[in-house]
Amino acid sequence: MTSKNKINEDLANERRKCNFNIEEVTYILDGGKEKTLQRKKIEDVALNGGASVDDIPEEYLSARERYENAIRKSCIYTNIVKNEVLEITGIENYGSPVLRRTGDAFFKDISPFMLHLGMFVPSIIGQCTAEQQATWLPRALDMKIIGAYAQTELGHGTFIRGLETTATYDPETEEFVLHSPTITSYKWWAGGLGRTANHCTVVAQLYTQGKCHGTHLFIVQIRDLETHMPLPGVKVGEIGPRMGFNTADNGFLGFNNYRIPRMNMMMKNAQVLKDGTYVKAARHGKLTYGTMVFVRVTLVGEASFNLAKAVTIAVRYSAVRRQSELRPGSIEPQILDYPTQQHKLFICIATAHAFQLTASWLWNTFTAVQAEMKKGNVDTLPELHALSSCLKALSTSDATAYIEQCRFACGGHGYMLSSNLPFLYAFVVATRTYEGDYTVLLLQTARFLVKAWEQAESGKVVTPTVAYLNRHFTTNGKMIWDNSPEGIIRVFQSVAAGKISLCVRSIRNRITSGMDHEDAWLMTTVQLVNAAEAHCRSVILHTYWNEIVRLTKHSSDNVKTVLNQLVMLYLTYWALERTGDLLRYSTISENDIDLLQRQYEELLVKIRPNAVGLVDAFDIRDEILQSTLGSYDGRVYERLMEEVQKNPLNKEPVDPSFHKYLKPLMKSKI
Ligand SMILES: CCCCC/C=C\C/C=C\C/C=C\C=C\C(=O)SCCNC(=O)CCNC(=O)[C@H](O)C(C)(C)COP(=O)(O)OP(=O)(O)OC[C@H]1O[C@@H](n2cnc3c(N)ncnc32)[C@H](O)[C@@H]1OP(=O)(O)O
Ligand SMILES: Cc1cc2nc3c(=O)[nH]c(=O)nc-3n(C[C@H](O)[C@H](O)[C@H](O)COP(=O)(O)OP(=O)(O)OC[C@H]3O[C@@H](n4cnc5c(N)ncnc54)[C@H](O)[C@@H]3O)c2cc1C
Repeated sequence: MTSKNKINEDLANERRKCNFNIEEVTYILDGGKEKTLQRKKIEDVALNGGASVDDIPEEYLSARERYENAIRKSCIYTNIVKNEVLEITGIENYGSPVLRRTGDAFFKDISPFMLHLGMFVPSIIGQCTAEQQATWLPRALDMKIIGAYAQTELGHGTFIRGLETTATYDPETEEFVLHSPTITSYKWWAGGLGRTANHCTVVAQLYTQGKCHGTHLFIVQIRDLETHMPLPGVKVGEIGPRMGFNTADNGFLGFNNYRIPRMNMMMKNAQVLKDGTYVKAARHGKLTYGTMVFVRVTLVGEASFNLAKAVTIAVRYSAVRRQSELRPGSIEPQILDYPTQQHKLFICIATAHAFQLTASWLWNTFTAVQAEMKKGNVDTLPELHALSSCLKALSTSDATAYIEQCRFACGGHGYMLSSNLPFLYAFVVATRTYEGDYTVLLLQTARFLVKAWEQAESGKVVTPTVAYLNRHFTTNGKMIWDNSPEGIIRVFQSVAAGKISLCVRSIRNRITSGMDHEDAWLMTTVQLVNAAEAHCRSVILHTYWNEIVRLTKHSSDNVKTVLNQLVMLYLTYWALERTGDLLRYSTISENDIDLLQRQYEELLVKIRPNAVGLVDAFDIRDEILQSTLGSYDGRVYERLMEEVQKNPLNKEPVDPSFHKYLKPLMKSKI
């Protein structure tokens, strides 16, 4: 073995200690052996060309060079996908999470094509008629047209009904006239819009026959397909440097009475006829928000995957890194041996599992609701909206906090861009805001919860994810504390029910004392966010536990044991995090809390020998991890030194600035 492929001895020892079958866990996380094998096949085909490697790491490039490099790599990757990967997986895998994640090997930051596949194509699939899809979809999938999703404006992101861009129908020419009447009506933020896209989905207020019908979606060509020049009446550009997403050319866009054909309105849910007659969406008023719901659902899996990357890096590094001494003269321990380090990291492993299993469950719920809607039944949409809103909010918020925790766990080296942890953080922290801000989405869930509470109060049976509310009205007093998984979940549901109940009481009291409903709601929003968070926690705990029980039924004993330890760690961690709530809404005692603490510390000890095995089970290839600290071989220090050689500042022994500025300064007199 050369030193280049030698595995770090500490890491090798960790792998010898691991007592469970790693592949078995990988299969569970991927959703089955076949899925793992297909993922590996895709990765082999897509990554074996080594196209991902940049001679100069992208962080050393100027803004222009970075963008051009990102486009170059996006084209290489797209060609590999079109010509090689889809050959074996089929076209239906074009937008699959596996391909999105494999693409991470090509970009530390973001591909400028991400929004094309992430939102432009889904908006065509979800919002266009079959006839419109036949016109647009093949061209979009073949990259003959490249799109963005332009909804947010300079003045409005959250409040979609407040968007100002107008689309006014002209029956004379059978066209819509797009216009940006104010500076705040300029589209702002859309990924891929600034330099890359030649088309985009535009969300605008629809006017026809002198009446406004609210926001609708339109497909708009913004650049010439040959010259890429913006078309007359279109003003488009890049919005400038950001915390992350710097290769995504997020853009601005304005229209000056710009005309598009009538059939460019996405007409699956509402139509404008040739004469200008508006035909209303028959089934549900919010179906035009469907692309956002789809992306929110996929973001739970994204949160899990990016957290899995961060904790893989941090756990492997913590096995390699030795620091301090426990007793005078003793060998320095691996930092992974410190219980405080285990406390930082094992919850991240468990959370990645919890989110991955919840993401799969949510995806199944989403497809079931879609199937119902195809049959004309929209009854399950409110529950899906409430679920996808809170799960998106919590998974992205927790993943952000835990990725930062992984970075802290890597000390100074975690601050290096080459660790990849700062990029992961900058990417994931944005997910807390985009596709619906954290607070705003939890308040959407709260609306649903208050309604469900009122239904349960009046004796009606409520939908499955809030069924615990029915129990709330049949049991008296605090929930009996019970330290079993089911018991902890029941108590978390009681906490949620108790908090929703307090919100309802606050709103009612405020109304009784003279406030109107809007003000009473507004004054209660701090509590409402808190209640929605508690509800969502209970959903995640419940789903994670149920899925582990279901998926490990036929697993080997050691896999069952280690996955059980992790889910117990998760339940215990959150019980300890929320002792205030448990004291308020259950019969838990001081003694029970002491027991929980002990149980938690014992779980850290039990999981410790399998920690590296558990992150290996995420099975994330080095090319995708892109980290000096987290590679499979653990050559941390060698990789940090190799990376230094790529630093353009080290190319010459003396920097030109020495002669230009430093030397004159040194020679000058005070
Ligand atoms: C290929 C793989 C891809 C992987 C993915 C990887 C990466 C991610 C891809 C892209 C990310 C990068 C870019 C991000 C893009 C964006 O950010 S696009 C812009 C997203 N913008 C938002 O999310 C805006 C958030 N705001 C809203 O959603 C709404 O304005 C809000 C819901 C807050 C309020 O809407 P409003 O019309 O004012 O409604 P009300 O609050 O009055 O509610 C009325 C009733 O309607 C119900 N409702 C609201 N939304 C929905 C919905 N989506 N579905 C179903 N029902 C909905 C609401 O609950 C109310 O019902 P009740 O009256 O209470 O019964
Ligand atoms: C990296 C990135 C990529 C993006 N990509 C796209 C894209 O491709 N296409 C696109 O259309 N958009 C995109 N966006 C925009 C994104 O969807 C919005 O920024 C997001 O929905 C939040 O809206 P906002 O910026 O208007 O925030 P605001 O709504 O102004 O929020 C500011 C603060 O006000 C609070 N607030 C707002 N309303 C309420 C309320 N009703 N109750 C209580 N609190 C409230 C929020 O909680 C927040 O704290 C992107 C954003 C980012 C950061």
